[in-house]
Amino acid sequence: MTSRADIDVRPIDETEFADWQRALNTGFLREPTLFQEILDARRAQFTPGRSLGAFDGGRCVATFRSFAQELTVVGGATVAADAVSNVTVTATHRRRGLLTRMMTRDLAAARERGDVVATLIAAEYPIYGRYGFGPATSTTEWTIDVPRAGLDPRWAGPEDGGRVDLVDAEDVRKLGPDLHERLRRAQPGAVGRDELWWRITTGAVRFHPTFQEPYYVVYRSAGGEVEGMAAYTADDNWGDGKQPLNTARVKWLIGVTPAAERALWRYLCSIDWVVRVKTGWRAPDDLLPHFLPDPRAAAVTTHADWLWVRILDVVRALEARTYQVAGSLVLEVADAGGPAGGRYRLEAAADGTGSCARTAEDADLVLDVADLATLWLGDESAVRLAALGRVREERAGAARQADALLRTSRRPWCPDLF
Ligand SMILES: CC(=O)SCCNC(=O)CCNC(=O)[C@H](O)C(C)(C)COP(=O)(O)OP(=O)(O)OC[C@H]1O[C@@H](n2cnc3c(N)ncnc32)[C@H](O)[C@@H]1OP(=O)(O)O
Repeated sequence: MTSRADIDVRPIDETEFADWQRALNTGFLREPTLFQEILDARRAQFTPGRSLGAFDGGRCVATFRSFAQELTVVGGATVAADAVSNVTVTATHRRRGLLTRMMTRDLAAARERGDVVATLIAAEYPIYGRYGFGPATSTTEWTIDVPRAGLDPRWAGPEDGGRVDLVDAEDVRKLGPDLHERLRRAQPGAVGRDELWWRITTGAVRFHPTFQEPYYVVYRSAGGEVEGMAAYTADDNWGDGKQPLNTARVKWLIGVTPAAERALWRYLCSIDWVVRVKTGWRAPDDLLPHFLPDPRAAAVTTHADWLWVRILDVVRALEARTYQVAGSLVLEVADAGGPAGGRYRLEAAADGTGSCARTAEDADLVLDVADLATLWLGDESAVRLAALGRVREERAGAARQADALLRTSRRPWCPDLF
């Protein structure tokens, strides 16, 4: 077997893209065959210097890609994020440190560029904590048992003067980006989408060998403004006794007002033949169940961590967000060999803004950089982490105070998988 030192980890060039893509397919257990149309489409994501590969005897055996991303924080500002994706190590080369080599290289470059955080969606929970990432948002998927929802089987359209219309892929590409921009600027945990995202989701470019064209539906308010949009597919399932048993699967649903969300969910639950709606990955505190007369009809089928964050610059991360109450806290952050270690004083002013600086004062709370990421967007409680032994109080009551400062009335949510 090749020694570790002989395996070259480096940025790929464009001529190596096909080999890299084949390794990516293999690592993600997808068909290794490369279809020219898909390869050409995926080339659009190639950024020189940020697609890394590991090569053994001229064959690509590991892949890693990062790209520039904007992440919305509490209060609506955005920070520059190093988004990590396409991480694979071929089974023949696993557990020999290749991921560690690629990650170390990428995070050093991100720090050098001045990115505030790195982000990713973890395939498996145990992989990324060792690199300082912590789960910062969660997601929930519900399955709605439509006949139990208690909705009136007659007309189910909006009663607020708004309307719901089916539209085509081209309308989605035209109307979707502005709508999503409204959503993500107000939603802590959300990330930016580029034009390619809209082309992929509407099948204008093929990223996978199969693509089932969804139905697209738009909600407009009484004033005619586009406030919501959803994409869904349906299967063709009939039971005994000539009973329709169809399931609608929501690919994505964006609503910038509760009225839009309500109208879209009610529409999805009123399509004839559909007895089950799979909601896709939603915010853990989504309003959805309560749009149904019987919220128990929406049963949680998945609840899990979603966006993982690695804080690279504690001062800028804590200054970017806003705070619920005024107060101050000294945090001792452990980051073995990483850039974020040290003691910091966070001062939150009455207007919600925060300032942060390194300090030599006594610490109130001691925690790992991964746990700071878990608290940063307000999704987790410092009191809970203290009970788990992951946060240590050096001053009695500091964890409760951290919760008062950091937690938010609505939970952060990242609607995207990247
Ligand atoms: C953002 C994304 O793209 S998420 C997608 C991640 N990719 C996948 O899940 C595809 C399938 N899995 C893989 O390709 C690989 O197993 C990877 C990328 C997860 C790990 O790559 P490897 O090169 O094996 O990791 P590496 O050898 O650097 O491991 C570093 C440490 O993490 C541990 N580790 C790595 N993967 C896992 C895992 N899946 N579960 C538990 N521990 C893990 C290793 O045991 C090692 O621990 P140690 O330092 O205590 O010995």
